[in-house]
Amino acid sequence: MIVAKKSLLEVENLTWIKDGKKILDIPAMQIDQGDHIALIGSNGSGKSSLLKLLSFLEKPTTGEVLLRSVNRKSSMIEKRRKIAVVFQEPLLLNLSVYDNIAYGLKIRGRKKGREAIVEEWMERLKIGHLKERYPRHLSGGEAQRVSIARAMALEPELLFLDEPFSALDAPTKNQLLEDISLIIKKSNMTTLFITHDFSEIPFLADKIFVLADGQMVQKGTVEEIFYRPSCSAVAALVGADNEWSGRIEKRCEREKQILIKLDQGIKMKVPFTEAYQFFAEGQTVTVFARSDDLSWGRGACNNYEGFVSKVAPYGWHYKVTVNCAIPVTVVMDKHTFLQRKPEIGDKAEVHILPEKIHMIGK
Ligand SMILES: Nc1ncnc2c1ncn2[C@@H]1O[C@H](COP(=O)(O)OP(=O)(O)OP(=O)(O)O)[C@@H](O)[C@H]1O
Repeated sequence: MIVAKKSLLEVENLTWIKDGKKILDIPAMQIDQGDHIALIGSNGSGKSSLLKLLSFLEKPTTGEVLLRSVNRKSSMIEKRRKIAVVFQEPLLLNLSVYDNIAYGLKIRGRKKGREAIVEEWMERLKIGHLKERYPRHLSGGEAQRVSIARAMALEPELLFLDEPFSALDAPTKNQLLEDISLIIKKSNMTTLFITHDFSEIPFLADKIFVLADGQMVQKGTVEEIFYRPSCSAVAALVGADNEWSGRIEKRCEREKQILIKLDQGIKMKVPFTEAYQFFAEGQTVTVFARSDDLSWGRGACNNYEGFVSKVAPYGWHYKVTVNCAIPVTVVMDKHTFLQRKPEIGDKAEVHILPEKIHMIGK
């Protein structure tokens, strides 16, 4: 039985205009009880602005943000009390760790059990030993733990986190991610967090919202966003960096295969899945493939020969572009790279597994 989730927050026809520029334009959006959402988008796409509007720190120019637990006419302050926000830089008061965590509860008039709540959250965030310390004597990671404990102690209906880990070193960040992930899963807290580091997403989210130029361009599971992007903006953001255009030459239901002819005359085979049942022969399409899903050498089909036109480091790996009438970019792990040592001008062959190709209608 599918149980409908309870909606906590809804957006209706929201726009936010600043200095004559439309920063946000979101006709509809919904956050349900128990959702764990990652909000992603390129720099300046409007993520932090949206967070300010969703947490009632800013008012929309038109439209509304509706919190289901309060009256539509309630004051901004009343609405804000249902929400807690953690920012990139921990905003701590010049008080002890204990008092920083207790402060929000005091402001919200929570007297009963306050001490126990503060102790509980210090323990959960593993900062009990820092109880008497002042913020100036905390490391960045410790300060962010205090800031998260303070937000969580409020037991908000919604917890928003705006790039909370971006200033932390890798081991500190990973430990904090593991700890918060466990807390969130146990508590069934509803969360939305902004990140540019996609490796954080599996810890904290099972759903992704993508913003581009102030518009919500795609919402979906991690699998959908990363492997079935809805447009070029999402594809480029999530690493589906091979993009070609073409048209469907043949649709063969019996062989469960679609044959695409790219604009440059190159052919490509794609499995005929349910997602493509309404695609017709002759239809123009955009085809995407992640460079980390392509392979060097020859495969069973979709083999392309050409000359290496670009070699660039890519984290611990390398990105190699082979010009095969279409540019094809492949991520090579260091081991393969050192074995093959591709150089500009070298002859090369790459292949794409048909099931790794994603296409959208134009
Ligand atoms: N108060 C404001 N007045 C005018 N323009 C603003 C204001 N706040 C944000 N903007 C503009 O809105 C756009 C979106 O900014 P925002 O900070 O929301 O993007 P972002 O997606 O969070 O970016 P980043 O990933 O770089 O943090 C930017 O062009 C920014 O200059």
